[in-house]
Amino acid sequence: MIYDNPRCSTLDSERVSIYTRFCVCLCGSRAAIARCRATKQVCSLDAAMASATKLPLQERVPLPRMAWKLADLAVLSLLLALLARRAATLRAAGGAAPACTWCWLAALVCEAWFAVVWLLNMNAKWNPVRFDTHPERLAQRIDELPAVDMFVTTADPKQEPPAVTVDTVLSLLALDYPAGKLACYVSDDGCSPLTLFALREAAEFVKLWVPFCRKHRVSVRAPFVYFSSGGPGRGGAAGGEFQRDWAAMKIEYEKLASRIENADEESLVRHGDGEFAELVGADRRDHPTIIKVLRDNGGREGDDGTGVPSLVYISREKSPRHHHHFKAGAMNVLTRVSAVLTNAPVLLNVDCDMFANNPQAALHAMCLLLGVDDELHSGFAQAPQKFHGALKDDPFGNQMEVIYQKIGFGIAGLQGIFYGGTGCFHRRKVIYGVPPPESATDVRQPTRMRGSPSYKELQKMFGGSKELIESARSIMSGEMFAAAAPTADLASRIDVAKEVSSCSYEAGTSWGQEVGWVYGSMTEDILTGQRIHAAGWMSALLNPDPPAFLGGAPTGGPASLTQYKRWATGLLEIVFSRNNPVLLWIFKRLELRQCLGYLVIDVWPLRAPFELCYALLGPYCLLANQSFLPKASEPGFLVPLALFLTYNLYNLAEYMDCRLSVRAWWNNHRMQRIVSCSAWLLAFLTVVLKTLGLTETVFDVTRKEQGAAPDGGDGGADPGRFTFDSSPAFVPPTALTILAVVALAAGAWRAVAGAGAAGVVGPGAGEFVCCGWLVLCFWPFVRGLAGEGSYGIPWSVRVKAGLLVAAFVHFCPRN
Ligand SMILES: O=c1ccn([C@@H]2O[C@H](COP(=O)(O)OP(=O)(O)O[C@H]3O[C@H](CO)[C@@H](O)[C@H](O)[C@H]3O)[C@@H](O)[C@H]2O)c(=O)[nH]1
Ligand SMILES: [Mn+2]
Repeated sequence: MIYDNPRCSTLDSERVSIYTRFCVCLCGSRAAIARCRATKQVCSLDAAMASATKLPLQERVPLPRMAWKLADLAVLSLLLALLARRAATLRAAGGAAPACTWCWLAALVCEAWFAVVWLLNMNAKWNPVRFDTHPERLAQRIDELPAVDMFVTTADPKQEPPAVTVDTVLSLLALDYPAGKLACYVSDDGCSPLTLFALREAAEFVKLWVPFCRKHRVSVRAPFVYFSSGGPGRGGAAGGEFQRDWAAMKIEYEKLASRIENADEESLVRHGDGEFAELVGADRRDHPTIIKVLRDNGGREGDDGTGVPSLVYISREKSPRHHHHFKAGAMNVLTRVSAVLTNAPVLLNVDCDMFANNPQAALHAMCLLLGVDDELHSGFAQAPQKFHGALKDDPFGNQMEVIYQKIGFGIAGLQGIFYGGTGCFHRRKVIYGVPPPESATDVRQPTRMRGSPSYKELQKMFGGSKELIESARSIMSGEMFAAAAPTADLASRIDVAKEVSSCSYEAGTSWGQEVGWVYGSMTEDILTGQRIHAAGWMSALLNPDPPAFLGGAPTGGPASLTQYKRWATGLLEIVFSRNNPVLLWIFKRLELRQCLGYLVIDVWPLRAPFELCYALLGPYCLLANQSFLPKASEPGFLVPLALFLTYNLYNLAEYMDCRLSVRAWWNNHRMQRIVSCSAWLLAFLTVVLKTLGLTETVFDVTRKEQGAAPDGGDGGADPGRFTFDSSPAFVPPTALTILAVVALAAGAWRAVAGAGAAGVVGPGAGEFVCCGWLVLCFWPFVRGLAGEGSYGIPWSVRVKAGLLVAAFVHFCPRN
């Protein structure tokens, strides 16, 4: 990468020293540098250093999209034409409509809603930008780089195997960044001795792994991924030494993996010299805080850049008398514990299955956080969620590639990309609720946040711990570059760390409101990001090549729908709360277009009732011998026809533009229809019930698989095929499938038998196409009705769906 220009051969002594420090820190040993110098391949870094002070660390590049804007407008005009015609027809018909008036009215309402959704999307995509980052230009500022506290959350050793978490942790510990400035904190809501054991083993293994990665400049530093992606041909300096090191490392890794795999709780109690005793048999919903310092770096870089960052394990206190706020609660404990231990000004957080895929991820992020004249622009730097070993053609529609490339880059051009819960670098002071500099006098900011708060105010915000208040004070007044002084001995602060992680610590403070991750939604990431943007901060999109982080996407029907349901539930909780984006726009500093951008996803669950209603119109008309669309013979028919074609072509073109297949487009299109009437619909009902005080919402953790080829989550042989279980989410789509088939049959019979008043009132081509399209979209359910095992729809679901269809058919008027 940086040693790529053979034209350059001389270095003056000062440059050599900077350059050497940089390489030692980032790339490997002094021997490696000697090699670089011997081969004279040093120029682009050299040149970059010479003018490093002048060159920007990042560039914000607007992306042209003229043709797309025209296409956006074309679809919009067709939508408006459809609405206008419909309104005109309804008016002309007056009270005595020949057609089914309420069908037309319902269609009008739904289509108006679709137009609103289209407008929201247009706004989000209108002005996309890309951020280019230049980490090599940080070379002169290595000593100034801020420390980074890295957070990993895990919650359940069964759904999230410790081996997966360990892989993620190792990839973070081996990042190209000064080791003394990194500390990794793992939160274990599962309070699992197996997770602790795995991390303890990893803390030993990392002593070999980090020097190996630095020495050979390994490209992917999650060992499982690295060793399962081929032989030693990849990612290292050439030569026999590398081959030998690689083979030795692989054996060490396999030993580690088998120790983790074979560990069981009983043997841990027997052999764990008491260390695991606190965890074994502990009730994960009721236990005191457990904190273990697994490695203490002590701020040392180590000789030749081989230092290894600190690693701390935390299982926060739990008690049935307190609400734990799921991941947001865990993040807040991590924030406080790290504050009293290392207090880094930058926080990185990843889910336990999201390994660092680009060893320079942190350096790229620093370009975004530091490379701005005005820190207002870099409240946080978020990498898009991308997936490792993802199934071909995205059969479950959850890889979000197009959403990120179109909406993600688009929003990045407004106030900035949304916080996505993982792969994000935050400034600690932003998390603490500090507003951006120029708004310090803004009346819309809470008084406590303006100027420098007093001790009493800090106590009210951050809680009673003196150490925490002191650390928060230094962060809130500090400059980014001023790295916090490392604590000499982490183990000596354990008592303070335990104090700030107790269940009752947050009572009466601002944690979960104005400070830290915000409570009140299952989708805490969007909610927390909204609060940061509403304070006036902007955010940056971290999109280096190769991608900064990779994680796992759930596979199989049940896991995918569960995840969608949780997101949708959380989003609707946001819409119904005082933190909804419209209120944040009116009363805080959320920009209007950013507010509309947030609405694109916040309204996901609200789309369910409209889409369900529209989907029912086709079958209803076929059964009741009615129509809700113009006849094929009428000129008005051209409008919905053109809209149908243009809209689908537009979407297909987006997939092509992102270099995805036609199949991927179709899979996503139909998954959206399925998700809408299952996960989103259920989320809608759940939140309505919650609002009425009838239920509680819970965070169902997504199952993670280790390895590149997930097995479908249900042990099936065909990982891309839709699987089912008896969850209520499957009832509405099953019912819709059966209904569409029944309606098509009834409509065809009537057409053939010539029953009903031909032509004038009854259904035409439009209604048939709608029903046929529905069957195509729900094809996985048609197969599910014929399938067996996990590929078949369980009988309980079929019976419920059948009853719903019977009721619908029964209440359809017969004409
Ligand atoms: O009580 C809990 C529940 C979850 N988690 C952790 O939260 C993370 C995300 O959970 P996961 O089941 O993987 O959810 P996903 O749907 O894959 O995650 C997306 O959606 C979540 C919001 O719903 C965000 O928090 C995540 O960052 C985002 O990646 C995982 O590391 C969990 O271990 C906890 O720490 N405590
Ligand atoms: Mn996840």
